[in-house]
Amino acid sequence: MKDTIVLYTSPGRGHLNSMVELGKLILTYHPCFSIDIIIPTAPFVTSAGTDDYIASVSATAPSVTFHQLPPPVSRIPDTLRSPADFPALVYELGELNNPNLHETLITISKRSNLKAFVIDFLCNPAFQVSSSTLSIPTYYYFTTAGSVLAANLYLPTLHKNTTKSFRELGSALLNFPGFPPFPARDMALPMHDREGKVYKGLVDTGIQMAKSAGIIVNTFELLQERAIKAMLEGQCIPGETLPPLYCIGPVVGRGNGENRGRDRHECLSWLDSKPSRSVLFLCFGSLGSFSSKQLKEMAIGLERSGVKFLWVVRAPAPDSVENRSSLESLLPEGFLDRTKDRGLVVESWAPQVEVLNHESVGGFVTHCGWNSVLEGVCAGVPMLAWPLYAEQKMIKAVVVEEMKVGLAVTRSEEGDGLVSSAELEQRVSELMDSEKGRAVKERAVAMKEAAAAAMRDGGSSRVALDNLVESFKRGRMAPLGQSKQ
Ligand SMILES: O=c1ccn([C@@H]2O[C@H](COP(=O)(O)OP(=O)(O)O[C@H]3O[C@H](CO)[C@@H](O)[C@H](O)[C@H]3O)[C@@H](O)[C@H]2O)c(=O)[nH]1
Repeated sequence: MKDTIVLYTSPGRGHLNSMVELGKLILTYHPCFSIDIIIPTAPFVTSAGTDDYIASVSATAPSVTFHQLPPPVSRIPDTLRSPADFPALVYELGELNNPNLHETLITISKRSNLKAFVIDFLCNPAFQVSSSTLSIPTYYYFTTAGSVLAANLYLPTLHKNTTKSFRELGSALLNFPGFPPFPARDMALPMHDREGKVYKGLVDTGIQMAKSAGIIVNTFELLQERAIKAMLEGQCIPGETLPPLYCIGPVVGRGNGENRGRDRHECLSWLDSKPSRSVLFLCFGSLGSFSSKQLKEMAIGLERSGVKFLWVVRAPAPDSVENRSSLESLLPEGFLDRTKDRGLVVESWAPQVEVLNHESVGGFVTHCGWNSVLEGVCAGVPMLAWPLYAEQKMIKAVVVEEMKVGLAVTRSEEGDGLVSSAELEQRVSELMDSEKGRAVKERAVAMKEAAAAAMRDGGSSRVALDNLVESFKRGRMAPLGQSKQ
């Protein structure tokens, strides 16, 4: 029987991609394992292209097996059916999926030597099944920034030390170890309610991660030195010992074959015709979308800035009355025609990794999903941070203040909270053509080199990966301590 590592991903493309890349990374350097990836059923979540993605991974990586969990036996509450409730739904599903997860783990363990179970940190309820009930060494995979991990580990302490919710704390600054001072109101919205499912879920995640066999985080030492130091020095879980911490990143895709040869995406051919580092790429993750009013402001700002751009536009969210509009009608009249020589608008999805690594791309406007940020770092492309939801305002702070590989757009303080066309125009010009932009660009290139070095033989992330695999092989709780063994 083959030694098997089981990975349990959270719903959503950003999480699935990251987990698949983790599996592929383990297999690249340690092909003795097989990798089983369990995917929860996520009703009401549309994730375009996911089936094709899974099929292409299965075809190219035969040691990876996918298991789609059947729908949960218990009914999902009607209150969680709107996209706005997605974060709470993720936690609810985690609990509802536990019986099926339990069955699946038992089935896998009958036909393979199950050495370790790795859960996405958003699948926290699974810890009860794998660790407490089945006694499988259970690791957490933190798919977002190391600085956010430091904050999450500290959250149970913060919870004990205050009775106020983040909503009540408002503009008060939170002092998470390893994190720049951060206004409470900028914490992810679903975290604002102290009694809410998401807040309670993340407090519990902080508590359980500290009891796990190890925490794997998608970052590298040089990128987030301050946060990693804070965690290793025990500042994040006062009075307790941190389990081994494995900074094995950047774990990012290298793009895939669908964009080679005849099937090459049209936007890549369009980029071929543009000068080196001249194009601004705008893309907002797997879920990011804007109101038609915001889309129009963006279009005006881009047009006035005069830069070349490749813009991935997604129509407003499906629950909005605006979703019936065609893409063209969402943009200012004549915009596509007026900008056709220097701009390309792509609907919904572009091959982001290939685009970022194209010689013509010189800037990246991102929603600050962590995968996107790491992909930008690996391509050495400076960023303009435009956070939308989840922990993205935290990541923006990290990108701008700690990593120093990006600038940020500011929303208007009044009324609609939009990013105005004038603001976008100014920031874009700053990023693409100013002293400030040049400093950020140089830093981005330096971080690209540091990322490559971390992943090379003997680099910090490769050492961490080897230590992690040694711990997997032992197949029992790793001794408490740090990752360098
Ligand atoms: O047109 C597109 C849009 C996205 N992507 C890819 O999709 C992934 C998106 O991941 P990410 O940038 O992390 O965004 P989300 O999908 O929004 O990620 C979720 O998961 C992240 C990791 O936990 C969090 O940081 C985010 O806040 C959360 O929204 C990346 O690999 C992109 O390359 C494309 O290839 N083409």
